[in-house]
Formats: sequence, C-alpha cells, structure tokens
Amino acid sequence: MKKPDYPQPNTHVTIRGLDKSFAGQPLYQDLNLDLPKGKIVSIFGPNGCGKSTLMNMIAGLIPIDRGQILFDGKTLAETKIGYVFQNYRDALFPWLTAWHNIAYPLKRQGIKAAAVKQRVAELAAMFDIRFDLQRYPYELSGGQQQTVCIMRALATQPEVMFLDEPFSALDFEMTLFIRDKLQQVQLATGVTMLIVSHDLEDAVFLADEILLLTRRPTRVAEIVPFVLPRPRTAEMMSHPEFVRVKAHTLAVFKREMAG
Ligand SMILES: Nc1ncnc2c1ncn2[C@@H]1O[C@H](COP(=O)(O)OP(=O)(O)OP(=O)(O)O)[C@@H](O)[C@H]1O
Repeated sequence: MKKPDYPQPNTHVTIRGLDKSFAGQPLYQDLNLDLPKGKIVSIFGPNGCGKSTLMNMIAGLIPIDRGQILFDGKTLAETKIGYVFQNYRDALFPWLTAWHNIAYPLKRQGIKAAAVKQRVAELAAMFDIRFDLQRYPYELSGGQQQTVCIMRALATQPEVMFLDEPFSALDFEMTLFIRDKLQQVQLATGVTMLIVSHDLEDAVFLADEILLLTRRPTRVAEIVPFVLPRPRTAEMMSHPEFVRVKAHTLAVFKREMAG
C-alpha cells in the first residue's frame, strides 16, 4: 500500500511512521493510517494481531516506539478523549454510585456542581435511563454497568471515543440497546469513534469503515467502507449491503489467516 504523506480530507487521526515492538518482536513497523472525522471505525483482525494495542497507542495508554499520532493536527494532550474499557466489571469505581462514576471526570475538570448535575441529567435523558443512578455498580446488571461506562466516557464531550470490545460481555438485547445508543450519540455529537471488536457482525454493523489488520507483523490488510444510512436498525442485518460487506470482510480475514 502506498504511504499517504498528507492526511486525506476529513481526517481526524493521523498516524505516521509508527513502530511498536514487544520484547524485541515487531508488532507494527512504519504504520501509516488516517482515521476519518466524525465516523465510526471498527478494528478487526486475527487474534493477537494488535487491535487493542493499536487503539491503546492512539489513546495514549501504551507508549509508541517511534512515529507520530495527531488529532486534527493537535497532540493527544490537546485533545479530549473518552475511553470505554474492555471489562466493565473492573472499569467502574466500586466505591462510587453510578451517578458519581459518571460525574467523576467532570468534577476532576473542576466543573461546578450545578453544571455537573445538568450534564449527568442530560446523559441520563439521552440514554433513556430507567434504573436508579444512586445505586452502586455491584447492584446493576452487566448491561447497566456498561451503559454507565459509556455515559462516563461521554461526560466531558470527547472529540474521540475509544471502545474496546464494548459488546463482548453483553447479551443480545443489551447489544442492540448499546448499538442504538452509540449511533444516536454519534449522530447527535459527531464524535469520532474507534471500536475494537472480536465479532465480525458487531464490527461491520456500526462501522463507516472496517479497518482490517493482518497477522503479526501487523499491517493494514484493507479498509472496507460500509455506507448503509443511519440509524441502522437490527432489521438491517439482513440488508444485502450488510451481507455483502460482511462476506467481503470475512474473505479478507480468511485470506490473512491463511497467510
Ligand atoms: N505488554 C505486553 N508485553 C508483551 N507482549 C504484549 C504486550 N501487550 C500485547 N502484547 C502482544 O502483542 C500482540 C498484540 O496484542 P493485542 O492485545 O493488541 O492484540 P489483539 O488483536 O487485541 O488481541 P485479541 O484478539 O487476543 O484481543 C499479542 O501477541 C500480545 O501477546
């Protein structure tokens, strides 16, 4: 693939010349990638190819060995981000109620109590919350805890939101609910979203682009666009375009697995 020297139009995240090794074993070498602004990109690829590592390097949770990652030309420190961790069971502060978990990043920013209250109320309305936010995480179902994690990540109105396997521990009903809410949030706020997924259907369903990775040392195998209109409903899973993109993504995945 030819190296893009300049970001494509409507790019939000620009990755140039990124290297990353673990224990002397290269994972990424000279990775160049543009992620579009205000879109949802799913990262999909073989086990251990570095999906989470890529996302965590962009989010600044894992250091890179070499290269540059910019957000609209700005550094990470100048960019507001939100992060939804893989395991919602460990992600929330157990000693805080759901409400205080959501309020936490706002309070850390020094936002006044009245404005914090208003923002949490806005999020509760956006997510159509029917459970009591005064409960503690252990008193909530898995789906409710994941909803609280997403609300907390959105509290500070991030420009980029990272979600690591957001559906992996959810039942199907909750998966449908969270899919709807993520799309609604994305349409309402224009936030750029990056989602790591193990599941082909989840990866394709929400995506504007599916970023398909190869086995290690990892390269971009293909960037597959998926352009069904939003909001996408569960019925669209039988839409011919969804079926086609899923089949194509699977074919590329199998080709990469075969090496
Ligand atoms: N801290 C670390 N030290 C050494 N190796 C690591 C470390 N973190 C990740 N790796 C290795 O880097 C590779 C990529 O890991 P990563 O978790 O990013 O992959 P993934 O595609 O998200 O995996 P999975 O599909 O299993 O979730 C793996 O081979 C993993 O063993």
